[in-house]
Amino acid sequence: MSMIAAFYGGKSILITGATGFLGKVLMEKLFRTSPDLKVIYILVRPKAGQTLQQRVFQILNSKLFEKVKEVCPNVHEKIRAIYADLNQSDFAISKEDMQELLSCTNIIFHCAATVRFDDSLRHAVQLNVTATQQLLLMASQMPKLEAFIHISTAFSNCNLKHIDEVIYPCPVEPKKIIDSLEWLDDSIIDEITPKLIGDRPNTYTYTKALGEMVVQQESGNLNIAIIRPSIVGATWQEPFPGWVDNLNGPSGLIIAAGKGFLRSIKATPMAVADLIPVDTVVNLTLAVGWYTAVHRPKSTLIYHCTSGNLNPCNWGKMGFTILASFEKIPYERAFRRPNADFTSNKFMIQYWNAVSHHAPAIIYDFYLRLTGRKPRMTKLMNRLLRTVSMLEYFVNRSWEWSTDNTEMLMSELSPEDQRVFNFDVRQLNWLEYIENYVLGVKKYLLKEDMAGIPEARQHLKRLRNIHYLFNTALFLIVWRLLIARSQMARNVWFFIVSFCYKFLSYFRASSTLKA
Ligand SMILES: CCCCCCCCCCCCCCCCCCCCCCCCCC(=O)SCCNC(=O)CCNC(=O)[C@H](O)C(C)(C)COP(=O)(O)OP(=O)(O)OC[C@H]1O[C@@H](n2cnc3c(N)ncnc32)[C@H](O)[C@@H]1OP(=O)(O)O
Ligand SMILES: NC(=O)C1=CN([C@@H]2O[C@H](COP(=O)(O)OP(=O)(O)OC[C@H]3O[C@@H](n4cnc5c(N)ncnc54)[C@H](OP(=O)(O)O)[C@@H]3O)[C@@H](O)[C@H]2O)C=CC1
Repeated sequence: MSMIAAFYGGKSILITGATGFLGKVLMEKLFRTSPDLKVIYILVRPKAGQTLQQRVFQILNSKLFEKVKEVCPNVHEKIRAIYADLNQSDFAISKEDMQELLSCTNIIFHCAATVRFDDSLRHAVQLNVTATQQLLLMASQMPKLEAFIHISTAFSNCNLKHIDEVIYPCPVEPKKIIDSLEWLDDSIIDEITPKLIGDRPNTYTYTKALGEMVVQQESGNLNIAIIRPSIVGATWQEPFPGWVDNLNGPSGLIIAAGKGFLRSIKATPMAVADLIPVDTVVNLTLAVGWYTAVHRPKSTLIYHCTSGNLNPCNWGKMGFTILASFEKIPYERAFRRPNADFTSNKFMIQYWNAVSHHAPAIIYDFYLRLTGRKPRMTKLMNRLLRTVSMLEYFVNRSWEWSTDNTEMLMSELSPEDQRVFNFDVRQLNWLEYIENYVLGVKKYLLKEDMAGIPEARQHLKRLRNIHYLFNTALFLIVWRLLIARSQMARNVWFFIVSFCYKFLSYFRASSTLKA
């Protein structure tokens, strides 16, 4: 019997960010392994015209939850969606709901965050710092609370090269930042943002670091742990391989490369690609929840959930494997044949952007205009290149994260728990994982049918022929122009033609002799 699964039995669990990528997998695993848990409270806001109930219904009826329904048929009754907006004071939770949360919650998993790299400092602080502070305040009023697990990111200290499982202070106190954002106007905030974030690349990593400081400062008597995952990718094993449902991290770029939009990225092939499957993060999170509640460590422990030091894979190998997977698993209606490359030279990247990104987009838009349709490729390409530029920071550097606490926890688990809540990334086979990832993106993100693979292959063949035809035509046009304008080109042309003629005459003569 798994001790961790048994621990969650009969518990009331509060999850923030349960509608997000990590939150959904966390809920799924909890229901599947501890179907006798009492209730999962999720803080949800209405979104995209959907009510809370519609959002929950959609999650529970998704492919991800298919296995859950077998082991926990009354899952609908065990999930309680509470209206909440983490941007508002007291999260805009009603008095009755708040009372229930305060009196019943046993464990908190705080996953909600803004993960956008381009968010304004005001919004990122509101969600990643102030909301964390408010949740800690709520937690301090929960008499039955056994553990508070805060999800941070391994990149919260990406300004350092070697990162230990400790909280590093930021120069300006989070409280001072929160206070000053209350009265500063947006234009001033925009002006001071680069100074505040310093050598971090964006407001996301900076505010996640501030969030950790808040956790440390406001922890009081709570049993707290912090988990720092690196780049969270599709599921490795559970509930099935390759599940992913958003464009964050590498997923969006896998689509862009598979559909032939993305042809080159400024990346360092030897830099470590520190990807971590989402189910590994969830297994560690649940193990940490159990350990924190049962063993009550004296101080707040931080757990790095990374792959680089135990089972490294670099961007070169990852990019190559992704491209190779498109041969087996082509995506439908590709714009061009998938063929991308990494380059570290900034002039080459400018060249490839012009030739492989902007030029085809302009030509395609011209074609759309000619055929009476609305041009859209240039806009799409600009958006893609903006996204790529935001991710570049992370594909051109390597970090070393120490994993002592994570390894300690692994050794504390029973063999059964090590199997059911496996977070030993050494067992991960990257080739298999990446292939499943590419397949998962096709199935669950693009929602393409596997039956369409032969047609997708045919389409790629047609694109290859168009590509050859286009290159030949381009070559002939350029050559024709050159011959018309340059004596040297004419001489070269004369030399090639006479060489071919001589070769053909010789070939014909020797075959006549043999006959
Ligand atoms: C040898 C050589 C071989 C060579 C081979 C070469 C081969 C090459 C092969 C290629 C392989 C590639 C490998 C390299 C990978 C590198 C990855 C590095 C990752 C590093 C991550 C670092 C992690 C840090 C870890 C963390 O801790 S953080 C977590 C990660 N955080 C992020 O990853 C957020 C980033 N993103 C944004 O920050 C915003 O996305 C922003 C970018 C500002 C844009 O922003 P914007 O332009 O506004 O665009 P959006 O609005 O966002 O979206 C635009 C459209 O997509 C839609 N859409 C957005 N969302 C979603 C969603 N959910 N679900 C569904 N749809 C969505 C939205 O509806 C909109 O559609 P529409 O409305 O236009 O129709
Ligand atoms: N994905 C990754 O690569 C990594 C993620 N992390 C961390 O993991 C955690 C989860 O990330 P992930 O699941 O990928 O992110 P998602 O963007 O998929 O999910 C974010 C969640 O936060 C919720 N949320 C955001 N704003 C509010 C709000 N104002 N009120 C209520 N809920 C809100 C979202 O709700 P809604 O659905 O309504 O928008 C959603 O459920 C985050 O803390 C992130 O920093 C760490 C490392 C890497």
